[in-house]
Amino acid sequence: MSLSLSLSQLPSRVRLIDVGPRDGLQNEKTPVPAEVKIGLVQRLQDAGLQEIEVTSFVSPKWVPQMADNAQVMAGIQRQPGVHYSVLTPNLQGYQASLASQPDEIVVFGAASEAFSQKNINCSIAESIERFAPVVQAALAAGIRVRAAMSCTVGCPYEGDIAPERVAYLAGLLKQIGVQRVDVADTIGVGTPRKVQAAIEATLRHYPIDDISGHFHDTYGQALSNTLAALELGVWNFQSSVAGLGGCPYAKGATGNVATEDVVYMLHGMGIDTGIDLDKLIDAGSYISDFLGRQSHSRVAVAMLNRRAG
Ligand SMILES: CC(C)(COP(=O)([O-])OP(=O)([O-])OC[C@H]1O[C@@H](n2cnc3c(N)ncnc32)[C@H](O)[C@@H]1OP(=O)([O-])[O-])[C@@H](O)C(=O)NCCC(=O)NCCSC(=O)C[C@@](C)(O)CC(=O)[O-]
Repeated sequence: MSLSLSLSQLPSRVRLIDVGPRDGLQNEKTPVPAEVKIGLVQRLQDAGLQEIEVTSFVSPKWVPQMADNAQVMAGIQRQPGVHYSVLTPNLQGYQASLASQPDEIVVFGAASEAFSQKNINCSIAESIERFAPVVQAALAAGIRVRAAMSCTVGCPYEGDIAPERVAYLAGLLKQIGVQRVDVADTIGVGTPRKVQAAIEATLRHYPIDDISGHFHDTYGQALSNTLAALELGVWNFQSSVAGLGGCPYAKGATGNVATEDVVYMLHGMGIDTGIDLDKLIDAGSYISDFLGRQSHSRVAVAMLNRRAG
């Protein structure tokens, strides 16, 4: 197949879910005040993000940075057309989230047994038992349900993860009624063909429209993996403004691919995102300034240098 033919088959539009306020900030050592998180959500929606993962209703002993979940959800100024999601690992978290009226809840499992134990303190089979009543309750309440599948390519404790294990998890999630799934490369070890294999495994149970890519950039592969996923027809991706983040239970893993970098690549390829890159860069500067460090987005750094120059 010629390159021009394969590019012409890429999706013409991509939907990005910015996970910066949740995945991005959950691992920060110093507390980030609720009003700063609220300010970040505001700037992301002003930039045109239509889906924002705001916070998680998890144990504050496990992830102290998300202890202000209800306060953040209460403080955001909701904009019509924007969907706000939250992580809920169990019924306790789901029930706690209800007052915040999330548009979507996210259960989070792993293709790796060891990661499941470290992250949510139970086996994969037990996690499905915990998720099932959450999914049932959310669907009955008219709340959308997504699942994150961690370690679909590699695991910090088990090493390489075979696509069959991704297919197994995706099948279990489908059985309990989860509507769409994220194929996550939690520690960023994936390369294009491996990520494609994980997506193909997921395709055994979910259609392409219900699969999103969630690629951490630890090894600098996330944009290549995004392109590899696009080649398969994936058009939903998670990314994190300023490349914030990392999972507290995946030591050494850095943030998600920076939203700015994904938007720059997509716009350069003529793929629409509905996002204003300049405003997105301002959102990234806002949180990077608060954290007192340079953005991890190469595009943001380059464009800010150009603005200054
Ligand atoms: C899942 C649990 C709660 C199990 O934790 P557990 O200790 O097994 O839970 P438990 O049911 O035995 O309860 C123990 C205590 O936790 C409390 N508890 C129980 N549930 C909740 C809740 N929902 N909210 C608040 N508190 C809760 C419960 O009330 C009790 O409190 P105590 O009586 O000791 O005072 C725990 O392991 C946990 O909170 N884990 C969080 C892990 C996490 O947030 N990880 C990061 C998100 S995942 C991620 O980043 C990856 C992703 C999604 O981005 C994709 C990727 O890149 O891979």
